[in-house]
Amino acid sequence: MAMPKVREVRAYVVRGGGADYHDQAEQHWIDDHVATPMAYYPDYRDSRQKFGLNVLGTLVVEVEADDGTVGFATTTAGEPGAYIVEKHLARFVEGAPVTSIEKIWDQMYASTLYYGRKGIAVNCISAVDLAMYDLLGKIRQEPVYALLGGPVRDELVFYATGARPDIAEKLGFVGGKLPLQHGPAEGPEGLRANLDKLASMRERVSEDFFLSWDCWMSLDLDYATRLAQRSAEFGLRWIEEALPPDDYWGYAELRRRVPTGMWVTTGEHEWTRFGFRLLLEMGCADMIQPDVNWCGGITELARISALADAHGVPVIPHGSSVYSYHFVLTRRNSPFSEFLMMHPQATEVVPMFHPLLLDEPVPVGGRLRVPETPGFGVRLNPECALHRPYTH
Ligand SMILES: C[C@H](O)[C@H](O)[C@@H](O)[C@@H](O)C(=O)O
Ligand SMILES: [Mg+2]
Repeated sequence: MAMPKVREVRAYVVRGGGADYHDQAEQHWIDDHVATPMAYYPDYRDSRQKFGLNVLGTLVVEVEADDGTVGFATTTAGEPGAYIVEKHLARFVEGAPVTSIEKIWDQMYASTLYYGRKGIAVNCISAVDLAMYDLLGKIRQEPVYALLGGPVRDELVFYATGARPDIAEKLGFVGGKLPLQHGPAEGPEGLRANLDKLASMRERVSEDFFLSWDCWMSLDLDYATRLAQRSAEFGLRWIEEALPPDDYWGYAELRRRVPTGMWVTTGEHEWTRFGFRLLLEMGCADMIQPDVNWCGGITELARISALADAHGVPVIPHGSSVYSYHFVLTRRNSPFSEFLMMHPQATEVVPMFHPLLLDEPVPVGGRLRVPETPGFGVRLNPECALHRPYTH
């Protein structure tokens, strides 16, 4: 039986949460004085939205087959992303068999090399790739994890990222990752405040519950070294994204400097197997954190994961809800997952891409059995008004 072909690709934008999960209303922990590379400038210290962290917004890509089945996925790319999908990428998808995922990926990547390779272009490639997997799963009536070789474990185990690791432990998570709030520009007082926060959380959680820092690219090598060394007394499990993503040399040196047993991790702002090859071969990370909605989709994450496995480096994808759950379920070198606490005070478990997706599963007791629903098993919320800014 000939497989259906893709009839149409459509790109929509939507504001307020969703894949661009930093696009939140006021009074959210995720935008409460988090340290960033822009914190060098005092005007941009108290809010990441002030410097534009949510400027792109959410992109939703739909791929409709000629039998009427519709697959979709989402990423952070907004209107510029909609333009790239409609005006450039759609030509490689429309008319192709729904099974032609590798060839579509290769043409999308090769055709955008002159302006892509990383960033928003590969975010768009990721959304198309994920939408194709959602479509193929729906046509074959299989969950995406079944298309990837099937489960290696019964359920996923999660750590929580958010301002309240003490509450995350009570909710059953195995560890907590704190957003670092003060960078080098805030001097010794900022470093003291960081360490006081860690000490206070250490007091409130049990010894077996790990704590990590998420530094979101905000530090320099000297500060990261001192923060790691001073955090060791509180059993810090890993220091994440301490440096700007292009400072491969700094990451390799930081790994040589941190106390033995503490992980240096990075990767959520890295793209494709080539970027991760550099991270791995330069010895930048003890664990890598690609975001499947950004790094190149499932097709590329599978390549990145195999490369990391050969280096003995675990792959814990950056929080990306169902899009990474279906992958992590099938890979032995992805022993646990991230769950981003998107409740404004990080005190309750709410769906990560709220309100965009219906049927989005969430960890219960820090664990999740991925539903067997076809594709990624989620639906677009009809109450989220989608706008299609471009056509082709
Ligand atoms: C909490 C961090 O500052 C980011 O907002 C977070 O999205 C990302 O870095 C993560 O690892 O979850
Ligand atoms: Mg991070």
